[in-house]
Amino acid sequence: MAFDRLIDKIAEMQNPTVAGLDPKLDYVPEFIKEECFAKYGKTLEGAAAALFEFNKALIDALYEVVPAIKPQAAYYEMYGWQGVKALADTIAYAKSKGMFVITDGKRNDIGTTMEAYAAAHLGSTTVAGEEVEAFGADALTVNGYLGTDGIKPLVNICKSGDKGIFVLVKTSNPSSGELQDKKLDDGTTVYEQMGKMCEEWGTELEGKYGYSGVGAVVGATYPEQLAEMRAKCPHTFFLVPGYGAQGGGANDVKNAFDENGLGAIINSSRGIMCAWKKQGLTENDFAKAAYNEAVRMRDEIIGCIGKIKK
Ligand SMILES: O=c1ccn([C@@H]2O[C@H](COP(=O)(O)O)[C@@H](O)[C@H]2O)c(=O)[nH]1
Repeated sequence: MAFDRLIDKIAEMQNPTVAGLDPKLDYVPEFIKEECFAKYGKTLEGAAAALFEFNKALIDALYEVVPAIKPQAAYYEMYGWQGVKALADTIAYAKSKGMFVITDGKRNDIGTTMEAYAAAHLGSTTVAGEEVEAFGADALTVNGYLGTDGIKPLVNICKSGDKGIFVLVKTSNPSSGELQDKKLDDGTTVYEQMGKMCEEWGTELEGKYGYSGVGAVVGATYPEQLAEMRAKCPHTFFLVPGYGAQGGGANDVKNAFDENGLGAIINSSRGIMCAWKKQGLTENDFAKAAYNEAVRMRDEIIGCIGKIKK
């Protein structure tokens, strides 16, 4: 199971965190942009080259201490196909460094279209009889609100291809409660029901640590709901965004973990990418600052949850 591989890396590094790579051009230091614009012009190609150089430097700084990256597809798509190529190149580079890759795409559609998304991001595409990997991430974020037929194609690929998915359950944004906190007829909330569906979808995918290949996204900005869902979804591995830039801290995320310190991975994107701004460094030292912040985040969380045991 893909999340067994992720858990092994988390335990080996004693670090249950993932670095989000959401590289808006504004975050990329001037010296990288100048170099790329000189080579490719002030074009989408130049912008995408700058994103990739930025990501490469971050990955080089982080791969020995952070087990995973989470590129958010939107920040690549905004730079056209050139940006999407930078996403593919970033995934390949992170994998070459042994990192686990979670593409944050939040895909959702009817079953047949989900088959295409599953092939694109996690599986392979058939070209003239040959199987070719398109993006090749280890896991993908998805929206489960279209129901089982939208999720099944992904579950099938997770089973055959050692991949995982994270289904949106309780998102970190301020208005997530407008729909997700609504009570259903049986008195449970919509997010609780979605968590229950994750447990059901994951039954055929249980890994050696008790967590299935169907994970859930639960935000650090809702610590009570994190604790509630940890108790109600014992086989569902959590991806927890909202730490750092959105205000979540180690105390807010500690309830995402089980008694062995397993069961969750905490994301920080802007907090790591833009760490130099808070460390009194210049943007030229962005990679060093990202490393410092990743280590600080790891130590803060481990300080709260204790040693991770398998
Ligand atoms: O509920 C959710 C689901 C996804 N995200 C994504 O995580 C990162 C958070 O970035 P920060 O800079 O650390 O705030 C970003 O890619 C979001 O799209 C989320 O925040 N909340």
